[in-house]
Amino acid sequence: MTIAATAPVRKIPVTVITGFLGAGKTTLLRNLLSQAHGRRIAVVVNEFGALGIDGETLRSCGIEGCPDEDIVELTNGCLCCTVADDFLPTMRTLIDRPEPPEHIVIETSGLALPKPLLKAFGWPDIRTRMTVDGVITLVDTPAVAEGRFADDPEAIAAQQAQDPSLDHDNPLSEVFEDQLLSADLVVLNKTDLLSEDALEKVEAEITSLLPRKRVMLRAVEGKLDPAVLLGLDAGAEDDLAARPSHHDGADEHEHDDFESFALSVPEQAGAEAFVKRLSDVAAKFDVLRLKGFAAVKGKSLRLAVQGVGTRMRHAFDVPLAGADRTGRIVVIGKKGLDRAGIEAALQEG
Ligand SMILES: Nc1nc2c(ncn2[C@@H]2O[C@H](COP(=O)(O)OP(=O)(O)OP(=O)(O)O)[C@@H](O)[C@H]2O)c(=O)[nH]1
Repeated sequence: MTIAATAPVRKIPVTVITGFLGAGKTTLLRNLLSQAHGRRIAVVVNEFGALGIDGETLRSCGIEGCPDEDIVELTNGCLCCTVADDFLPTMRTLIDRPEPPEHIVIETSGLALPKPLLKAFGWPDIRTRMTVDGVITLVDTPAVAEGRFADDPEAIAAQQAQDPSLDHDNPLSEVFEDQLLSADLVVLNKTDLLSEDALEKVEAEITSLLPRKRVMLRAVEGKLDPAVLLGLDAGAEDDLAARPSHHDGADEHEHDDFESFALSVPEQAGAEAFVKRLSDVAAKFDVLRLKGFAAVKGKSLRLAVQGVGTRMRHAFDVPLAGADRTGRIVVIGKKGLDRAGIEAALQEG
């Protein structure tokens, strides 16, 4: 009797793109998809805040060979907290398709901790069919240079006197570091905004935070060759011990250091004035991230706006859907945002 040899099933490689709010994950993904050249890449996008701006940005990119059904949005909380409820069923649906994707790319929310997500790839029915090809951590290089993720040693000492289990005073630094600690590849993005000197300082700072030597690349608008980003072959699900997390040992974690809400904004008289007002709001209310769109008088295209800290970008992108000229803006910040104050500041047309 002969026993037929069964060919090993090829595991679908999965790339995880992580990085703090506004580091440039969606921008990198758009670039990657535009260079897919017929390769079937499915994208899973997760956002903090329920408006789904990132999925929309990717869908409206008009990239040929990138059908809408290949972009799956998970807006129901942070991936790392909803792994069993949302994430695993989504992944199973993707790989059970008659023509499964050749590669899956997951864009995590800017506040997600990668480790719980990586652990999910150890689930029995998932680990036989998928492997984590690599974790790419995007760094908002100017934000690091500005010290946005830095701890204040005095504040930590004061906090630890109250609660010795604390090791950070800045919730941003904890998320930022966890994302770095999981990386196979670190991309220093937005290098157009920094001098060579400043860049070298950030590189040294990131190197000192990494638990082991990692490839670090510089990028503008996340523009990197897909051959560099895909095919890292890291098998990260088998390598979790080398990816420490501030939450190792804890059964649960929460994102209650941060909050998000969406606001309606009336039609605007002019684009520049609106964007200036958004930037002023970000400065005054210490907003981490603003994104959405507004209608502007006399324009049939909507004004898409993106803010990271006080740095804003805007563009008229796609026609407004229907006759409704109300805009929507997502606001993300540390817990305790003055929602009423922000809402009032954005009610002018
Ligand atoms: N100057 C500059 N801006 C960039 C670069 N890459 C991205 N941006 C801008 O940074 C802003 C945020 O970029 P996104 O790609 O939306 O960032 P993200 O990480 O997906 O954001 P979240 O999903 O909200 O965490 C946008 O306005 C981008 O146009 C870059 O290399 N240089």
